[in-house]
Amino acid sequence: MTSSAIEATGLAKTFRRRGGWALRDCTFQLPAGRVCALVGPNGAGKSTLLALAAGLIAPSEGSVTVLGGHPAHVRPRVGFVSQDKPLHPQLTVAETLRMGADLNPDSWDAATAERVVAGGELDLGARVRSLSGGQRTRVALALALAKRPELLLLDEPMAALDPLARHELMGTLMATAAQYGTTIVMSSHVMAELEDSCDHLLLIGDGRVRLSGDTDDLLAAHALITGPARGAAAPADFDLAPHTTVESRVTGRQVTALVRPEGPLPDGWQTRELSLEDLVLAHLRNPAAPPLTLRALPASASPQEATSASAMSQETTA
Ligand SMILES: Nc1ncnc2c1ncn2[C@@H]1O[C@H](COP(=O)(O)OP(=O)(O)OP(=O)(O)O)[C@@H](O)[C@H]1O
Repeated sequence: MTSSAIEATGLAKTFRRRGGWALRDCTFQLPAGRVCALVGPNGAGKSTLLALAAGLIAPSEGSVTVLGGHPAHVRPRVGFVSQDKPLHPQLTVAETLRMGADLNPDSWDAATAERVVAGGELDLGARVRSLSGGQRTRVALALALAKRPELLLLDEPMAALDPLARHELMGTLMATAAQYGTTIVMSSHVMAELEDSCDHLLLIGDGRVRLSGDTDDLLAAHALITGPARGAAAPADFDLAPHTTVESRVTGRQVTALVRPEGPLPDGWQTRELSLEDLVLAHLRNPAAPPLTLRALPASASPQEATSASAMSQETTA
């Protein structure tokens, strides 16, 4: 297995001849074996990025390498579930699974496909066109998982599923990642869905990478602090330099700020626990906050490599 699942350099995509970038100047690296949350506002470029990684569209500028190769050449090793879940409507569920087996004769895991479908109590004889949105999602996930891909690209996979189905299929995804070392990239707008399962984050805003890195490293690079407002009228009155302020908000007599500390924090400020959701929301509310890319190491790196690289790998771009 290659050490990088996805490597993008200056990746950009426009669907129009002039301007209108869906994605621009995206440089990031996703090590193999991670479960990556892909988040960002509507229209940020998440689906475009997944389609580029799946080799369905070509970059307008820059490059993306998937599993060490060109996205179109590594498709047999990649599973992709797009937002619209394109399945053949006239086929039955059983015929759809048989087609998956025929297309992936070397890797097809029939037991997984049957288990995922059975979890939804789907009638194997039902035509795809008669299925609900959530049931179609289940069939699409069964196809993608049974292919035993090295990389799974999932575009809002849980959106149409009921809470029990979400819970069950998220468990199946995580078990697959743990058992086979599958890299998963999953876009979602539901942070609670991602918080417990993802160990890597890619936050995109306006087509650009805003945050990228392992979640533990990104959380460690930030601090949520509170201090007295001291009569200041606006958060802008607070100069927290040399720390980088992502966001500061006044509530009553208190200021709460999310900062990237550059040394000891100011006297009188208290640190509060920071969740992944806090981190993402603060960056979504403040699109002007400087981006941060923390280069993560492949899972196979030695502890010594990990220590020296984490000390050297922080790249902040204004
Ligand atoms: N086929 C297309 N033709 C023209 N513009 C497109 C096309 N696909 C996407 N875009 C544009 O590219 C931008 C990014 O869209 P994209 O679907 O990648 O965003 P997203 O982050 O997945 O959004 P959402 O969270 O709403 O699904 C948007 O401005 C969108 O209008």
